Amino acid sequence: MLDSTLPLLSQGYAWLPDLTRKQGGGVVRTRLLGKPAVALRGPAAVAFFYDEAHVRRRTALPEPILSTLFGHGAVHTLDGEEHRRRKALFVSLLTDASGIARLAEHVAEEWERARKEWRTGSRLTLFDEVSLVLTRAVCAWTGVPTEPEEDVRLLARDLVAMVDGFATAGPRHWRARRARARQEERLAGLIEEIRRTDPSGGDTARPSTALRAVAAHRDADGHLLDARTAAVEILNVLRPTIAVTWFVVFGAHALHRKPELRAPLAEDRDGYARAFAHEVRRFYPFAPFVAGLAPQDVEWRGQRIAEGTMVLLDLYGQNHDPELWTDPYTFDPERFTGREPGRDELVPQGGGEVSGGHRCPGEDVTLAVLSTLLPRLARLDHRVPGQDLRIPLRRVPTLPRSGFVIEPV
Ligand code: HEM
Repeated sequence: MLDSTLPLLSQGYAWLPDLTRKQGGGVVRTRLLGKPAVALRGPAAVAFFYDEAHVRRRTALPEPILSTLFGHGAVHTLDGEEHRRRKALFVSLLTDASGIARLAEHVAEEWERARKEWRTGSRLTLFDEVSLVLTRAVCAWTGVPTEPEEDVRLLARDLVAMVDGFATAGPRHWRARRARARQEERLAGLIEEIRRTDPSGGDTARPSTALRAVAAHRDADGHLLDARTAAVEILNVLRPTIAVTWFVVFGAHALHRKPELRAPLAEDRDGYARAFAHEVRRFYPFAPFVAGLAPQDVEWRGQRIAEGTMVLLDLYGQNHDPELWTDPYTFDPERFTGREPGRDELVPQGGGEVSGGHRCPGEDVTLAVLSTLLPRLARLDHRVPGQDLRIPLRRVPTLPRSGFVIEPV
């Protein structure tokens, strides 16, 4: 069987759906990074994939992804009790409704502040503006210093670089490594400072910020995280919050392509912005798939998956599977008006349970940020000048080539 690493790099998001089509669905077999691999999709496959008896994470993620996107020792790489204990930290920080409402307030405030600086007729790149808005907001929310301004701008650029450079071997990748090393060092320093000024290790019954909660967190063995791992985990709150910038820009793209959606989004009645946000997450390409390793011989629908096989869950493919979605390549928020998607149906951020499994704990944050910014964008008087809005599927992660330039009027 041919190794698919090169086709993956050259075809990007189209690689796995193409392979699935060619092999006629079911369990898709290939090789990746020199290992046998299978790819699955569909709600039943999601439940199979998130069962630890079938798929484990430790050692599944290649070093280049750890040194850019997630960080060494990150929650993404843990299994069993160790994972559940670390994950509980993220779940408590990221799914508390009043905490999320506070983040949404910071986001709205920072958007207003930025908007006041946009001059009529000037051209600005929405991607850059939103990444800065979100960096300021998430710093204020997590307790990371918001001064001096140059540090916040550098952090915004570094967080973007970490997301942008994880799936390539070129200069973007090296930029991402440097960005991660720089920010891990800086944040480890902040964690050490918190612990120095509070000899209990930052322990309080209710830590006041996410930064303090991470500083005070004890793993399954009862020890505080070493400062570098703590920095990795605070970055695992900051970086993916900034990653929502990609979805905001995709939302702007959808509005531009379908101007008739602008009025309902601007009004945001009956949860329309949330339905719109779900459709942005379904329709546009972001995380292509998630991966783990079979810890023993397992069986899926009568087919054997040998121990050590890499198991991929095709997120992008599932979100465009014609068996699950009518006209999957049509952008239509009505799919989600008046209903929430099923647990394992819409999977842009993984599937299964949040607490027990590896499902993204940041879906509420993502939806809150999108529901805050997209109606404001729909209400902003602006023009979209001629530019290259193509979204290359070969590039991971991808974006409209221009970064989406707007002209406030
Ligand atoms: C742009 C929006 C986002 C996308 C596309 C996204 C996507 C994902 C995906 C695909 C996973 C892996 C699921 C798996 O391994 O099975 C994940 C995990 C994770 N995400 Fe997100 N995410 C987003 C936003 C967020 C936000 C806003 C946060 C936090 C503020 C966050 C924090 C995490 C963490 C900590 C994990 C690791 C969970 C674990 O391994 O148990 N994500 N995300």
